[in-house]
Amino acid sequence: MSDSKPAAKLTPMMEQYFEVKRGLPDGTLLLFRLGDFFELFYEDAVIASRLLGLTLTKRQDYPMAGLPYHAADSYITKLLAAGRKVALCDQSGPVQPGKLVKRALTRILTPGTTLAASQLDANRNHYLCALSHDKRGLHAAWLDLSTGEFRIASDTQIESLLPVLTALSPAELVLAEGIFSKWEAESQAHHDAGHADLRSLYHFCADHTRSEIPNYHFEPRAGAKTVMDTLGVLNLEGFGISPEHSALGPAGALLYYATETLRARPENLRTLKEYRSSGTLLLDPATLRNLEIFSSSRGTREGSLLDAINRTRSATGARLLERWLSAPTLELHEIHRRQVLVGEFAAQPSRLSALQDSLVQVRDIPRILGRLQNRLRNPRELAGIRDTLAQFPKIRAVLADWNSPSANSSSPEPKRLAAEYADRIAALPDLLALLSRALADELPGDVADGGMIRPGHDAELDRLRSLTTNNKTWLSALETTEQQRTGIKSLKVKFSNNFGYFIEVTKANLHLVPTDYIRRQTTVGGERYVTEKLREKEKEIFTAEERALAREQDLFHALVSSVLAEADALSRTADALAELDVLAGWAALAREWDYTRPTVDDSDQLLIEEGRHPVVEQMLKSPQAAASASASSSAAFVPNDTELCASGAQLALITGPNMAGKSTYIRQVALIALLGHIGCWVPAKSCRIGLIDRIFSRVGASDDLARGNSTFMVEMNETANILNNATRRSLIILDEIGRGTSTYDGLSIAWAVVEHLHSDPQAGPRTLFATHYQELTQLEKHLPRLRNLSVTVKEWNDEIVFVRRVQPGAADRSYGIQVARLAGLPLSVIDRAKEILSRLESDEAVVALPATTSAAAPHPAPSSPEPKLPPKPKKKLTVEPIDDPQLSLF
Ligand SMILES: Nc1ncnc2c1ncn2[C@@H]1O[C@H](COP(=O)(O)OP(=O)(O)OP(=O)(O)O)[C@@H](O)[C@H]1O
Repeated sequence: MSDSKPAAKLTPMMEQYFEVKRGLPDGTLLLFRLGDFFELFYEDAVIASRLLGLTLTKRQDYPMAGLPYHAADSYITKLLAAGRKVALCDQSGPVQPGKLVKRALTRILTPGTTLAASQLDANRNHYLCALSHDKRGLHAAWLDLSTGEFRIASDTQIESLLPVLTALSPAELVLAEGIFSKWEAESQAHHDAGHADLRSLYHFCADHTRSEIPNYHFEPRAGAKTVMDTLGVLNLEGFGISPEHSALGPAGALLYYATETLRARPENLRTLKEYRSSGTLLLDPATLRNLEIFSSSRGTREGSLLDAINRTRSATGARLLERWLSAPTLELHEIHRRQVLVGEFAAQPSRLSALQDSLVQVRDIPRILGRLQNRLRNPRELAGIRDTLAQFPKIRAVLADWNSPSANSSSPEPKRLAAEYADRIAALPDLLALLSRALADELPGDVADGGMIRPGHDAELDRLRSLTTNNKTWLSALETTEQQRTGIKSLKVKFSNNFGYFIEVTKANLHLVPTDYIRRQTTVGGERYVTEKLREKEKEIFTAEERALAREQDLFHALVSSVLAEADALSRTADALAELDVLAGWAALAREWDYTRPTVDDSDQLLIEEGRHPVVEQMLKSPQAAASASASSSAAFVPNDTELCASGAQLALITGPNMAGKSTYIRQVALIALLGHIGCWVPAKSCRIGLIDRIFSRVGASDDLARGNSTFMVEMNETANILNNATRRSLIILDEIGRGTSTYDGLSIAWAVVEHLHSDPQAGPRTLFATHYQELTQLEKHLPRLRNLSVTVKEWNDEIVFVRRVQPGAADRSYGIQVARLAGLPLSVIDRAKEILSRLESDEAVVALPATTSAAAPHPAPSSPEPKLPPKPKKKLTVEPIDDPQLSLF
């Protein structure tokens, strides 16, 4: 069934429907307002009934499905979550009997442009992102319409821009028509390393909801003009952006798309900022995933780094934390500023908790403003502004207080950064007074319902309301008066939506009805009447109600204007509060988990004394972990030291038994380094971090079968990316490189990777390399910047006890069989494995098959009943330096 207009003659209403439908982008579901319902027709009805479980009905001969107007929000949320676009066509004129109601398209909701609170995760940013790619590189613009944050970026290297875009996790991408298929075709046609960037770009797009618009909307000059018009500026110099910036193309496309969907220009955009990859620590997509930065490997927030360091009390704070974590800064000044604030907050715990208690009361100002500015006006949100404003004086006071002596010190305190924040919190007492005076205690969810203005705020409104009240009093008195006048005891004055007010008389009393009663309707039990006076009063009531509602709506819009007049001050305050929230949260975290302030500088060091894994440490202390901990296992996290230096101890090779803690250790180093760059304190006794440009990781086995990549292929892709892009300023963590293939191939690859990372004679990326290939430990003697580390275990009666201590030197063996026993492998298998191992370790070249196995074997190999052992690499591998700078394997 297509949505094209059917041949049969249409009703005027359906003509109206098709007129709107024709103007919509393909695939948009049209919700068409009919009275108390939004209706969907034709194909839309079929799709919506399937996605929402709505009943599919028929109107004439076409399908139709409806959803109640008042519950539309939750249905729309589901449609957006299913990646659908939804157009709302509402009634725009009065409903008059017998006449076609005027209707207009009010907005198109798409996953990236929705503004309603119910359709947004309060704690997450919600980006719409446009991309283009040409010979100058990748160009991107992203916009959170709900808060007004708007950025552009351009980079010659796709790989430098893609990390931040992945971290932003846009809700929707806007692309030029046909470009996605082009990228798809190119990335499928070329499997070589030269096209790796384009393949990543294609995969990134494939993972997100996409919308395509004509290519000409991406034209940079037109884009610059659209941006200037939308921001209301004559040039972009004030934002430090060249009018030739290539990302102005996608920026213009974004604004075009946003305007189309909102059916109006976005009104809450004030600035445009440029993002520069060179100013941030880049975390490529694999690293974000491997280090479980934003979500755990199970896909949940719980278990992620973000969750472990989030102590924010407001949604704006939570979103800022996410932004800081997606683009950790390389500006030392900014890092130090945040660290100092964390220290100041942590030093005064009672003031800290007073500050945090006030922050809980702070509502989501940027999103409320975004909705008010973009015509989504809910009375309850003005109350949100009012309640937030009420917190401002308290917050200012507690911040200003930071300069006065704290409880445990009598000496005058130096000027604190925290106190300077007091001036960034707007006062706005007049606005607070106005909202407190004007808004009713109980507020409706919809302006159309009325009842949002408090009595006493406006004399005219009070007068109109009293008219209604007086007339209603007259009405209730009417029943008694008429009962007395007519002698009909059962006479009632009633109201119905269809007839308005009327007098009801039962059949038995009809003979008592006076002559001035005008009969309106006969019912089963009697008759309904009106009188001239009743009609008059009814009219007065309706007019007064209508006028009161209109007056109230005018007053409400005036309140909105008063709030919007202060939008800049409110936004600036909201920014300051979000920062305070993140930093105060980190101070609380630092106190709770004993974090320390790291020294972040531009050295090439990474020194950590007694470092801990921020997530595992908290998990081990969680009530669930305590409940499941066996008597022998200790719940405390064992801290470990790290010493890396690009020009000194550059490469740490970590060996040790399975389960010993190698992966945990190398991840903890990367996470501590990352925390250092966002300005957070770190879980360690002391720490020094020389700025890092990128963190790379290759850990764990994950496959990508859906995209036709095997586990080994993913591993090698990630390794290739590291080797091609790491610099002397990078940090690399590698976990068991080469594990996904045969022992020799794997060992050879791991070996060559180590050599490559160490190939620069002066310095190389700081690297932690965890491996089970004991052979690699010999490299320490020949590669001057390589250090062997091992994670210790204690052996006791053929059992092992994990000590979790990382110490210098190589591990002697891997205890795999003991760990397998801990994992519950049958004892017979364990015993047999030990037997095979002892053969492998001896000089025997044959392993005897047990009698049962060979006897039971259906087709024993006649010529060779006992398998030959493979040649043992272990004893034959030695490393010998030769003149060649590379090393050889003999
Ligand atoms: N420092 C530590 N303190 C306390 N517990 C730890 C520590 N390090 C690791 N663990 C615990 O030990 C478990 C195993 O650690 P991890 O996965 O790092 O071992 P591994 O050496 O990488 O093992 P494999 O070689 O088998 O991959 C972790 O799940 C963690 O709970």
